[in-house]
Amino acid sequence: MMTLSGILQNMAQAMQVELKMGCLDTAVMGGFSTFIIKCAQKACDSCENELARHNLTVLVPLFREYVAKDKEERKKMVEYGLTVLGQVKAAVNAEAGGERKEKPPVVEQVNGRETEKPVNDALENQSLQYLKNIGPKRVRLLNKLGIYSITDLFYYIPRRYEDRSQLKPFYMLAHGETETASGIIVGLQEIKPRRGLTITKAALRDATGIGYAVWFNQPYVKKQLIPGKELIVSGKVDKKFGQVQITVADFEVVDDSDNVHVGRIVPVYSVTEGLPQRVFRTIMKNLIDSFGDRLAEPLPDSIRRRYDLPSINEALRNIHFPEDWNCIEEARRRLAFDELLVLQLGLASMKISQLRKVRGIAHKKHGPLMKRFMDNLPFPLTKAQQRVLESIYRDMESPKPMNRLLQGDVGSGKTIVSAAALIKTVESGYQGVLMAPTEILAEQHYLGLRELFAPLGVKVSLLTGSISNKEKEAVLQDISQGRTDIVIGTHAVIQDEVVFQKLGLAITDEQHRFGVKQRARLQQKGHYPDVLVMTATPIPRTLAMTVYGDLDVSVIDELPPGRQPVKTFWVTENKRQRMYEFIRQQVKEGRQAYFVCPLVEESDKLDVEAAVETADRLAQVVFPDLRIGLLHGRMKADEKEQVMKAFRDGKIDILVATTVIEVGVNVPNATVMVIEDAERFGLAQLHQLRGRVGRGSHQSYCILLADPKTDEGKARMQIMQASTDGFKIAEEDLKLRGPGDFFGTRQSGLPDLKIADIVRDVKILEMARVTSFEIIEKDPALSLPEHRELKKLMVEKFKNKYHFINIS
Ligand SMILES: Nc1ncnc2c1ncn2[C@@H]1O[C@H](COP(=O)(O)OP(=O)(O)OP(=O)(O)O)[C@@H](O)[C@H]1O
Repeated sequence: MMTLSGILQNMAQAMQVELKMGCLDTAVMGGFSTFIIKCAQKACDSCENELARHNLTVLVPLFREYVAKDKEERKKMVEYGLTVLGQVKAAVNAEAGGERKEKPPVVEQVNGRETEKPVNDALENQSLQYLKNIGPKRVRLLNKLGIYSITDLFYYIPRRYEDRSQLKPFYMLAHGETETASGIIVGLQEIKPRRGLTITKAALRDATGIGYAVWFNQPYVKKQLIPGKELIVSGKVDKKFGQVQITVADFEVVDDSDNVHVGRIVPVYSVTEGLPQRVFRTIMKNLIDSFGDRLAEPLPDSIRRRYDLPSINEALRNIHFPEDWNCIEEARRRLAFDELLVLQLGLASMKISQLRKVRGIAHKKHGPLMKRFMDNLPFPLTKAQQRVLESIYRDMESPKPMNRLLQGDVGSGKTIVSAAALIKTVESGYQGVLMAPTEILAEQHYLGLRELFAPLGVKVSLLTGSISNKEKEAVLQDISQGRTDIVIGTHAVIQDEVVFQKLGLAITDEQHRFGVKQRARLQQKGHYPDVLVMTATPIPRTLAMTVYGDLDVSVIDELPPGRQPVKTFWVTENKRQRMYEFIRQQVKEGRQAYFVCPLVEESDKLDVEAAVETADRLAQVVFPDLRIGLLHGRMKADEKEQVMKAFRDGKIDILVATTVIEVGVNVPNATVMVIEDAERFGLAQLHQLRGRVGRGSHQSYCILLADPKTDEGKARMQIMQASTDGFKIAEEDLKLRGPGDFFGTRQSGLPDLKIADIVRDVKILEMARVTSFEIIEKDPALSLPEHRELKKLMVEKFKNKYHFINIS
């Protein structure tokens, strides 16, 4: 077998031949580079010196690219290769002679100059196989966990930790608990009480006596259990007849090196079959020991100092092998900051580049149409509505495209704000579009806005999936020829066949029901129209910052005057009769009620059945004397509209409905909202449903019929009783359910967060947001050397996501 120095010698010779010959022809070049690569890989296998090995790995990608380059560049590559090889040889020789004084530098060539090379540059695309203990089989298993590179491995964060740092004497171990103890191996026994069962048992002695460690069906551990050596074991304790026995979950034979599996706080990873915890942990320990102090620092010093964050090397070391619990928290804080910063940087740079690049529509200052619209309003605007509108007008008058999120709690009066913005676009000679998530809501907006706009001569059209083909044809014609000023509709408005003559403003209501993609499609119906996104579901600030980081945010934080907070009662089944009496009383006083049926998860059909049944029962048994209506998603559009109209006109006393009424429905005379089996709904949804009442000046009530079995269910009912503040409720919801569920199955189109938790890490998120804007303002292309690593992380994170959120 060829020795390491022989391999290196061969490599050097090959390179020198190449240099001498100037440039070999193409056929030879392929073989030449393959030879160098093979040598480098072979040398890696037999090279003990970590740094020399690392330098060798630099040569592999270099020679992979070799063939593709021109003559001059190839020459430079070979010269550079020889330098690297020189470093490798020096390192190997120094080690062999036992006189190594200092680590050979890890080299890279930047613009023809050699510089100290941070490890993650050279290793990030490097095969995992170069690490100790990893062969092709383990590479495949690591790939299964989403680990493809050494960087991925560094950032594979433990799922949890176990404290195995407290070594107790045997006599203090508690029966039934998982504990850690240590002792000298004084005896070893293998027992086979029956076929298929092998028990390995080691007797351990500590200062207080003897304890036993047992392993079931792991005969191979025997080899490591050498009498006389100290062993640390961790596992479940059994105390019987004064004898202590530990069923070993993890163990370590103590030698001079650091403990990995016991005697410390140990990391526990999500692993996969074939790659046990111990093996994974050992791989990680080797990685950290070999390269854990040489990762390039992505954060500029000034930022690190400002927020008192540990270095990346320290953070990664501590997140995997912490000395104590405090350093885990510190490390997590640092890594969460990086993750959120990269996310915010991506969003900020998109936003800024969009603003710089694009010239949108500069709407005109107010004219007579706006004045007439304002004069005709049925009520004065609240201060919050005025403030929000000023921001919207400012954005619309500027040639930069508006990209604004309008948040307002249920019933806060967003519709009128959108109406004013639509009037502004019409007055400037453009068309406007408002996209709503449901037909009922689209129709309601259509009716409401038509009433406001008709006296002003502004033409409004409705476009939903269920209008007849003939009608649709006419509406499409009106839109494309500019006869219609405002289009209101469902997602039908983003179909290809809808062509605007001159779209100036695109509004989406209830954004979270649409994906980011739909928002983008709506915007593409014009040439950089202004965009307003309205959301009634209160989105906690933290989440809005993350999900809508590329939008400006306005909040209507005031309800119209005269509103009384909805009184909410959580009642159980035994109060049902009293509840019916209460509803009857309200109806007698001229009010109306909603009755929302239990949510039958995953089944629209069962949902409908439940509603039909409830309506029948109420009409025939409970309130035969009252007028009961029924509304559900499977009814035809015109049937739905008839029912809504009847309810709006006061011709129905009690409207039984599925959750189709959840968003936006506005009937101010309705004062009671009954929600059956309320525990099945999420908090945000309950708040939305409750928002259907309390929209007029009468005192309104929300009755939650629920018998929750879980603590979480009970907590939700209590929160609903205690608060009517949508933002507070949404924060609580996020805490209870976690952000994953907040958007349900809908994709937000943003990169996943692996370390940060946007509920827990609000403060870090804010820090990251401020910092990201500072960085982007100073260095929009992230081209300064201090931002080099950050840029790489950002590009990596957003690489497959750009098309989702880049709405330009
Ligand atoms: N400034 C105001 N003064 C009095 N009433 C108002 C004012 N603004 C809006 N309203 C009325 O308040 C009710 C709720 O308004 P709107 O439907 O716009 O709420 P919203 O913000 O869209 O709420 P949701 O998201 O729950 O549908 C409507 O009846 C509307 O006419």
